[in-house]
Amino acid sequence: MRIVDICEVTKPISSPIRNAYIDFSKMTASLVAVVTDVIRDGRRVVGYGFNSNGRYGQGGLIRERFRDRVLEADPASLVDDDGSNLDPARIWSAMMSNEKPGGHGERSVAVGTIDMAVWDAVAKIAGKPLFRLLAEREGIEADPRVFVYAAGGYYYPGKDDDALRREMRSYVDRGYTVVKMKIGGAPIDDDRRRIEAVLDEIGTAARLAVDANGRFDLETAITYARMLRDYPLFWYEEAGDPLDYALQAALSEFYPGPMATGENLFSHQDARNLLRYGGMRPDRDWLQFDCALSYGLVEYLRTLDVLAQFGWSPSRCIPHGGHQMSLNIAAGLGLGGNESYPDLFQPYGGFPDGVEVEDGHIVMPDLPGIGFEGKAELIAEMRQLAE
Ligand SMILES: O=C([O-])CC(=O)C(=O)O
Ligand SMILES: [Mg+2]
Repeated sequence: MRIVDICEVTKPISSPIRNAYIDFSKMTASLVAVVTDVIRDGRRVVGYGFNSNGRYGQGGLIRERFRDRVLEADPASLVDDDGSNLDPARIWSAMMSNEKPGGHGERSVAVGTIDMAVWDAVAKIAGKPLFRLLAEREGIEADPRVFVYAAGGYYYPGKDDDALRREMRSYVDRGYTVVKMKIGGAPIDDDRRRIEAVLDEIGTAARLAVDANGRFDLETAITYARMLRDYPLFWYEEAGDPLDYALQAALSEFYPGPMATGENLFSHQDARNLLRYGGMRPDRDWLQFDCALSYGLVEYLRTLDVLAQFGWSPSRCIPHGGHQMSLNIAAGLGLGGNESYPDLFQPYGGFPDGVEVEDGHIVMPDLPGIGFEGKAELIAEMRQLAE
């Protein structure tokens, strides 16, 4: 059993939206195929992966370093002890050979993207959904019903409060019970007006989370906290720079409600620093580490170990990114749910065809692997790469 090729193509996922930090007019994503020599149901097993929005495609790093390290490794060193499947942790170690510690940045995205494809292949070789494979490995019961919330509420040219209301209404109409909008990209009085418009629109049918995308300095984060705490928000997300743990810790003195952060922390060491120094509260706050951006599930398992050491339940994790990989981790390992972008970043994000949101939850279908084969438009694009 061996990996015979790793293919990458960088695809546009651009749109005219903007958050408080970036616009998405030139956003791209890497699509990766891990091609094996294993045949299942008369078909060669190919695992697929892609990186989440917010970081760009990683074709350069994948082609210059990580692909070749896997292909040049002794195939026997990349399989599990009885040789019956690929071993994601051993493949991860091969990818990360000759990489110094620290500075977790773009390479974590390159590795996370390949790692997603490896896990897809592993679950397909095992002939089961990834979430069931993960639950079995941990000796726990999978729960295919996963909480999902609708992320959107971006700024874009010409979008007024009515358009924002219509967007949020459409998420509620599609079964979501939590919706998220951007803040920090407009003056605070405008953001207050936008928040009040959305709260008026959704009433008691849903709750609202707000996301500042790391825009604020401490003073602005506190000014916003004082405004936001007037409202019953689901969470206040990424107020300050993702690595400014002291800011996050100070903010908890001004904001008693739930806060969320972590989508721009890309390693278990960074996650540990957040829990050590960020003043995050395990009874109410949320952790948003996204394996696709942060060295993949092999590393995310280490992050979950760190959480356990600090007394945090995996149910406090609702990852960033809106992809099926995190849905599988949520269903298999008991995370609190997953993000969803109902109208953005297609065809990569979202659910298999026919999966509907009901009362803020979806139910995972029993598809082998991550389940990309259940999403016609996505798998068509994937198969162009490697089949
Ligand atoms: O706008 C973005 O970069 C995405 C984001 O923060 C989120 O999904 O929470
Ligand atoms: Mg965010």
